[in-house]
Amino acid sequence: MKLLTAAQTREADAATIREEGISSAELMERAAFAFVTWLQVRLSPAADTQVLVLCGPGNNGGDGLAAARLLHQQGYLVQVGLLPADRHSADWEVNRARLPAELPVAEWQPEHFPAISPNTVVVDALFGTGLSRPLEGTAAALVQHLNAAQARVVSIDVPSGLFADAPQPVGSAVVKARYTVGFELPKLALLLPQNAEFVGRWHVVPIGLSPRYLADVPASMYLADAALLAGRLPARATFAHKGTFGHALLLAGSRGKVGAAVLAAQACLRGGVGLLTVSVPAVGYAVLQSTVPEAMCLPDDCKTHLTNLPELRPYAAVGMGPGIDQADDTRAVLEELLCTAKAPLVLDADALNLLGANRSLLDLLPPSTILTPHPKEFERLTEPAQHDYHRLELLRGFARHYRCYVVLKGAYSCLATPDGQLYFNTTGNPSMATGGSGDVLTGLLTALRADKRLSALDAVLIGLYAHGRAADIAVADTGQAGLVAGDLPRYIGQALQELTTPDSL
Ligand SMILES: NC(=O)C1=CN([C@@H]2O[C@H](COP(=O)(O)OP(=O)(O)OC[C@H]3O[C@@H](n4cnc5c(N)ncnc54)[C@H](OP(=O)(O)O)[C@@H]3O)[C@@H](O)[C@H]2O)[C@H](O)CC1
Ligand SMILES: [K+]
Repeated sequence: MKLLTAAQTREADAATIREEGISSAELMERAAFAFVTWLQVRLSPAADTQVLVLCGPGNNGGDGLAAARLLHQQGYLVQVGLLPADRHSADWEVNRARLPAELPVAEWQPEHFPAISPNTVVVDALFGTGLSRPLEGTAAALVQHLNAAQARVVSIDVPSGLFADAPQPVGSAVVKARYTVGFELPKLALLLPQNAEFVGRWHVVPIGLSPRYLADVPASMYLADAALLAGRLPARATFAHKGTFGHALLLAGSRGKVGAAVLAAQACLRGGVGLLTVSVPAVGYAVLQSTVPEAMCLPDDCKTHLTNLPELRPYAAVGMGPGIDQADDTRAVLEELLCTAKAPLVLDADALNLLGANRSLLDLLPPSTILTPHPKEFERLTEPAQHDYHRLELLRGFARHYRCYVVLKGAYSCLATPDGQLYFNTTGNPSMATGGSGDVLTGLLTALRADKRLSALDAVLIGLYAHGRAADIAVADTGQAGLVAGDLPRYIGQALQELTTPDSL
């Protein structure tokens, strides 16, 4: 699914209206109906629920007015509060005129905003994608009044005061919603950590925007959801053998962090690799052989950390980083790997920290290498980001410059590709914020890179999706607090199966 800018969303509206020969008010009615349908499923029975709809002067306010009418028709106790304004959009006027006379409507003056009971459900329809500057004056005061009320707020399209696809100055007035319900496609703002306190949980409801426009519009940002990835993992052929799926090498572990090697190895095997060899410091040999018997193990000469790069010829992909620490001889192993590897590489954790501490190594990165930093690791590779949008630009620039695939890990992990596209992963949950889940990702990505049937892009997207999906499936058994990284590998196969090409004509 593409992510559109606010300007492209307006074009999508216009294309839909043109192609279907409908009026803009009809499209607004569709949007309001979709919103109300979503809301009704979550509201208590009509008689018990007070709904306050706060409407701004544009089409977001128009959506609110239409939603107020529809909720009133369903029997909810609805009131409308209008933000004073000099002018209103045409469809706002249409929907203002359609409000039934018995539905209470008041213009909310800044001198005495009415109290908002915490029991009220507030529909925030003050501003949407047409926000052109940060809120101030009466609008900002109303947002602050609303946020102080601690009512349950559902924002239409975007929390009012939040730009849909650009940063707003720190401290701007923005509605803090419990839910945000957008139309057709999510806006970038909903995916960024800095906006989490405003967006709450978000949902997107379909309103039938022009399929032709959505297919043709150029985009550089995508949601990597099941629809985008379904069927992209080829099914296994009847006569496939272990050579078909590649032989992977993992360079992992150091004294006290052999577990990282174990987790990466388990995930690599569950990711479907044909053969796996793990190079660990001598201290990890017995541990690895006994916990992951399916893997071959190459013990390093050194007891505590990696000091030797194995002969690379047998391997279809190499992963390095989990638990390796940052000793100087390990840095030398990394440097030799970068200089000599012909197979695709996956670099994580201390391999990234070594790159950050020795930036000249970055110029040795083979094209299409996969790097999986979390924001702190990424900062060590680049510079501190001023905000999330800046971080995304740094990410895009880094991936372009080094011709690499870079995954910024977190909620909605973002992959930047060498040609400057951004893909936001849609799976996963907060249970993954636990030590070792990154090691699992490294192992899984190394397995998928060893599979020659997959492009680099598909390998990363499938790996990210399956990693998060494994956690989504696992929490049903473990609960969020109870999940440990070691639980994830055993759900990877199930997650991958969901993306496998169906066996049909
Ligand atoms: N496909 C869809 O997503 C659909 C979306 N719909 C809804 O339409 C809005 C976008 O509507 P639009 O009228 O473009 O914009 P807004 O309602 O957000 O606001 C525009 C008005 O607000 C004024 N404005 C802007 N910023 C400020 C500010 N900081 N302070 C005060 N006033 C402000 C603006 O005035 P200008 O001076 O900037 O001209 C406008 O008067 C979208 O979000 C959806 O909710 C459709 O209903 C259908 C499909
Ligand atoms: K809004």
